Formats: sequence, C-alpha cells, structure tokens
Amino acid sequence: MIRQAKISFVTFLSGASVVLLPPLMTIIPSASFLWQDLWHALLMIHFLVCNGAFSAIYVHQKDSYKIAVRAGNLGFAFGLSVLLSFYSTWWCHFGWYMMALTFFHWSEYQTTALTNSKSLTLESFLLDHSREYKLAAVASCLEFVLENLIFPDLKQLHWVSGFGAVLTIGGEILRKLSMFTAQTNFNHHIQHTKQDGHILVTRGVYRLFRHPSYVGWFAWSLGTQIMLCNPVCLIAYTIVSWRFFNERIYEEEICLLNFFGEDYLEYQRRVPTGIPFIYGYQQML
Ligand SMILES: C[S@@+](CC[C@H](N)C(=O)[O-])C[C@H]1O[C@@H](n2cnc3c(N)ncnc32)[C@H](O)[C@@H]1O
Repeated sequence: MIRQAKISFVTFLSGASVVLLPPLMTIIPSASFLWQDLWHALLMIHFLVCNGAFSAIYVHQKDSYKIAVRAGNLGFAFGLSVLLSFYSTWWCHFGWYMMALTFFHWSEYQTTALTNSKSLTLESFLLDHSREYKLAAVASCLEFVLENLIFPDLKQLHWVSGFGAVLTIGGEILRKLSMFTAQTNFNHHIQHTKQDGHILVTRGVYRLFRHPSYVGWFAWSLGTQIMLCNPVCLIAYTIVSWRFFNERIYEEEICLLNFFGEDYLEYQRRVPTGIPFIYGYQQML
C-alpha cells in the first residue's frame, strides 16, 4: 500500500474511533472503569496525529499533514454521524446522511490511492468539487432542518429513508467497483489526450453500463435526498445531476471515440450509458 493510502486509512480510523470507542466501552461493564482514560489518550493521539505532530514529524513532507487533516477530520465527523444516528430520533436520518457524505469523500481518496496512485492529489478527496456542489450540500441541510421544524412527521418516514439508504449504499458500491475495475484508466478529470497504457475497459461493471461510476454517483446523490425525505432537493438534485452527467458523458465520449475509434463505437452499440435518457455522443455516419 502506498504511503498516502496508509496515512489516510490510519487517520480516518483514528478520527472515527476517538468518537466511537467511549460509548462502545460503556457496553462492556468490566471495561467501563478504563474507558475515560483510554478515551482521553485516544483523543490526544488523534489530534496529535491529525492536526499537529504530523507536520513536525513530516516537516519535509507537507502533503502527509494535509492528507492527515482531511482524512482525520472526515473520520471524526463520520464517528459523530454514527453517534447521531444511534442516539437521536429526530436527527437519525441526518446522521445517516452525514455518514454517507463523509465516507464518500474519504473513500474517493482512498480508492484513488489504491487504484491509480499516479493521479492522486489532495483534490482526490473531491472536497473542493465545485461551488454548485457545496451549495447543493448546504441546501439539503437547510431543507432538512426547516422541514424538521415545520413538518416533523415528514422526517419520520422510516421506510422512505430506508429505501434511500439502500440506493445510497448501492450507488457507493457501484462507483467504487467501477474505480477498482478501471484502475489506472479511471481519472477524476476527463482526459483529452490519450495517455500511454490507457486501454478501453469493457469488463465487470462496464459490461452493464458505459458509465457505471456516474450511474453510481447519480444513484448516491438521489439516495441521500430520499434518505433525508427532502422532496424539494430530490427534484432539484435529479434535474441538476442529470444535466451535469449528460454534458459530461457527451464530452467524455468525444474523447473516447478519438482514442479508441471503431472499438468504442461497437461498445456504444452494445452497452447503454446507464443513466435514463442519456445517450452520449452519437457519431453521424
Ligand atoms: C471519472 S472517470 C469516469 C469513467 C466512466 N465514465 C464511468 O462512469 O465509470 C473519467 C475517465 O475515464 C475514462 N474512461 C471512461 N470510460 C472508459 C472506458 N470504458 N475505458 C477506459 N477509460 C474510460 C475517460 O477517458 C476519462 O478520462
């Protein structure tokens, strides 16, 4: 495993365990006298590792510190979200949402580190995705909070949230399966020139859809809004994500046709894009 993958893995785990271990320790009666001291020790280690000492130890490797801060704090937020979903009735589904969000961003980095380390940068966390993406996240939190105040019963439709959770988890799995299948051929940025060793991937999940990672992300983003029982954001996310993927797939397929010619045309004939009513770039013959 490469160094960045190890740092991101250890610090995410440390962030999550610092929050989750204390309540877990109280479940084991014989361990309860120990938990406070252990928790304090863990808390200190976590903040040293993620937010301070890393920079001193790796003073010549500033990127290690930056990875640790991001992964560690995502882990910390993930742990808090798990607690929220277990301990709160009214905020339970918001806890699920935060779990999905923090895990998604951490796992994008971790999977890129494991499958295509050459393309790995801090951007691989996708935390600075775009202004629209951040606005969408803020809007979904606002809608949840407002509706929780005005129509609290709407947020207690457990079967709707359960369906959203299944969609979110399914989308996440499909996206990561795509990254593991495509390996170095997968890149967070559309490639406009063909790199050495770039081959056309048509196996595994690419047998089902031409754009499985986008199908996964699309399902994930709609799943999060269903999970939150957010009707307004669900409609807005469907329209905005559909338009985003429609444009992106069109642009990506022009490049893929340039790279792989007849092989890609034949692939297009056999396999659908995977997102309803998106057909990609259709070359006129
Ligand atoms: C973010 S990845 C998305 C891949 C694919 N659209 C998907 O949804 O799984 C974008 C990069 O993948 C590459 N790519 C897309 N489909 C590919 C395929 N079937 N085989 C190899 N590379 C592909 C493109 O060249 C682009 O640079």
